[in-house]
Amino acid sequence: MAQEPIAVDETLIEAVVRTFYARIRKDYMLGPIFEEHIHDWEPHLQNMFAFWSSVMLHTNRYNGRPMPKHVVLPIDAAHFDHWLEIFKNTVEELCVRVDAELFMKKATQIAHSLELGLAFNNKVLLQPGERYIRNKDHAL
Ligand code: HEM
Repeated sequence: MAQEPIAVDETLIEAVVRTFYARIRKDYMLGPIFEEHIHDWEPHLQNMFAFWSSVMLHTNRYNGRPMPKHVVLPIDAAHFDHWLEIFKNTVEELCVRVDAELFMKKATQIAHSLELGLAFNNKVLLQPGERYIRNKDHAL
């Protein structure tokens, strides 16, 4: 029988965020980048609850600016793909399918816009469908 959708709420968002960042912190590729920038994790997690609450529930609880925080990081398409893979595994484990799909749709859109901004900040104007890959034909 098909799974029934359940409404996303703050409790589910908190579980997704806590599980996701626990995995990120242990990840070989992304863990060191986060640990270098985040020294006190609880405020970051609280900020991420507010962010996902605003994205998924339109609560306006988040009023930060993610772009400047990301354009300075040593990341490219491979990091975004890996971030999305860990996020996908997390939401597929914790949410019913429709909710997992909605989380993924939003995460994929935001990751894409962060990648465009990151490329632009590194003087690369990505064409539609093009990915930002460092050390290929783009300068670091
Ligand atoms: C390669 C992928 C990513 C890496 C390595 C990364 C890394 C980071 C780091 C290190 C911070 C903390 C920055 C600081 O406080 O100095 C941060 C903040 C944040 N990230 Fe990411 N991130 C990635 C992708 C994403 C994606 C895909 C999203 C959204 C779907 C996202 C949303 C945010 C938000 C909302 C903040 C908080 C910004 C603020 O209000 O200060 N990140 N990220």
